[in-house]
Amino acid sequence: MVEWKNLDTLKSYQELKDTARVNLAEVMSGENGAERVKTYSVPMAEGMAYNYAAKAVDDNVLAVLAKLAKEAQLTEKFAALYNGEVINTGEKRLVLHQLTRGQLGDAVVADGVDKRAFYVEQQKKVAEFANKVHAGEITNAAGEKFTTVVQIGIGGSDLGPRAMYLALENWAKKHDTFKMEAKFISNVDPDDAAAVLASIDVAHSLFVLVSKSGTTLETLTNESFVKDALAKAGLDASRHMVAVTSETSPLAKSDDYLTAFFMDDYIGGRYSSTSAVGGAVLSLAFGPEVFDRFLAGAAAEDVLAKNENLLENPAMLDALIGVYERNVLGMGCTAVLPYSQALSRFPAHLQQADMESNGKSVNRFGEPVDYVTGPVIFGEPGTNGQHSFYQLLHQGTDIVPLQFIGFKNNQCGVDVDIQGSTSQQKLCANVVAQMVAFACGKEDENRNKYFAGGRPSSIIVGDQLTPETLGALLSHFENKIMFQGFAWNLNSFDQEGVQLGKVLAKRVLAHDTDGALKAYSELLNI
Ligand SMILES: O=P(O)(O)OC[C@H]1O[C@H](O)[C@H](O)[C@@H](O)[C@@H]1O
Repeated sequence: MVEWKNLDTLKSYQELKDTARVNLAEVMSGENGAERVKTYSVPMAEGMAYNYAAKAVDDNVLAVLAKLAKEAQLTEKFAALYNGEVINTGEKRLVLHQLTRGQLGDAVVADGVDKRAFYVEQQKKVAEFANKVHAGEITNAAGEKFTTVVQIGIGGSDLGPRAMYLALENWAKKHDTFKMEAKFISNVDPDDAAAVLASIDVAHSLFVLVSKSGTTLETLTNESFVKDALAKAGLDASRHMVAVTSETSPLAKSDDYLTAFFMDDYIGGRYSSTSAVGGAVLSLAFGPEVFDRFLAGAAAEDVLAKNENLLENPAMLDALIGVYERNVLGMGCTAVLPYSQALSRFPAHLQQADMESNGKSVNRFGEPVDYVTGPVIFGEPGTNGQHSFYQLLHQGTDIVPLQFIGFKNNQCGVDVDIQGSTSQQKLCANVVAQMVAFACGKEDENRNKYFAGGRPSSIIVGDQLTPETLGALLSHFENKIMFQGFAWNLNSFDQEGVQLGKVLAKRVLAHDTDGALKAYSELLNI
């Protein structure tokens, strides 16, 4: 039996607070620093590694973190989750996204069905559909092939799939598996849908309407927007649309769609990239085999998260170093900095995944907690970020832990040698330089040019961003967030904090307002 306890009731947490602080600038200089870079590294799946040499930890801190992992029963809690316990207490739901890519434990039977079998069946349905579209067996009314896929969805029904699509677009083109261009409509701002519609040939476009609940205002509004455009073009919308939703949603079993693919309430929107939510658009864009490879990478990384040895479990280690930085060192943000243009939307995806999961002030029993929880997440690909907000990261008054991601090779295989180095080498040189600059800083008599150092970072390194490494990367962060939620004793799988705004927006639209709501409505001419 697992016991759900607040972080501040754990003995090891008190011990962690009393552990001597590490002087990062000092430990990262000279040969000691070189040794740390070689040894403070955990293998991840698909040949990647999580390197934490430039984190403000030493063997002492790590030993106490290992005690914390045990005392907080992180491994047991993960097992409870994948064996089908009701982990999402707020909504009384199981949490089964790992099951979309593998079976980590017991068979999970819910609502009378084996859930792994259900997710695999939906993946097969998606694969068959995508293959038929690519083969020209499913076409528009004129019998012509679809060339473009447009996903309509928001939040978890947009960010993950969009980030994954962008991550693999160039890889697929290089490997001749690029089947259809994908576009995404998410914002209820009419300019979003209008711009996408203006950029495509609607007659040859297939729209994937994605909404788990089937009730999201933005998504249903954009569906109508698109249907209107199809009607104006003289096209039958039902021949151009498929739905991805839960079986209990109003969109299931509607004649408005060519077909529907299902996920269910046990997969949170922000954890749905490996379900049909990501499966439909990614299989249509790149082929089902590429989606399978992405799932295989995620499955392999999930297996590593089961390891109870903290120093062999990259997601758990990353999570607990994050808890140490947040709760003991008092750092309130984390920057996600991929040195990979293909990961340009990955930080945006992690923003939802992390902040919607762990941005909570009450524990899983609804009681206020007396410690800080989820950090603010932001990020941009390097090197662009260097020319933007790194000033504050290097010399600002807040210390922001940094999560770098880097690959030895680029995806397109095109590069030039200019002034003795390739662009890829320049990219990698920059991430190396940044990590050492942040950790070690630089002395200078001129305070304006002085760098204090002591700014912690970690890096996930891989050979190349491929479907497998992308899947492993996604799983790493999902599991990191899960372990942090366990440590903070939160329910990471509901999102009540998004409700109030939705309710008030409905009142504004119904002109049921007073006070500030009314005044702001007038200000914006509603
Ligand atoms: O997929 P849907 O039901 O349309 O939900 C889309 C999104 O909207 C909600 O407000 C939540 O904040 C997100 O977690 C969710 O991913």
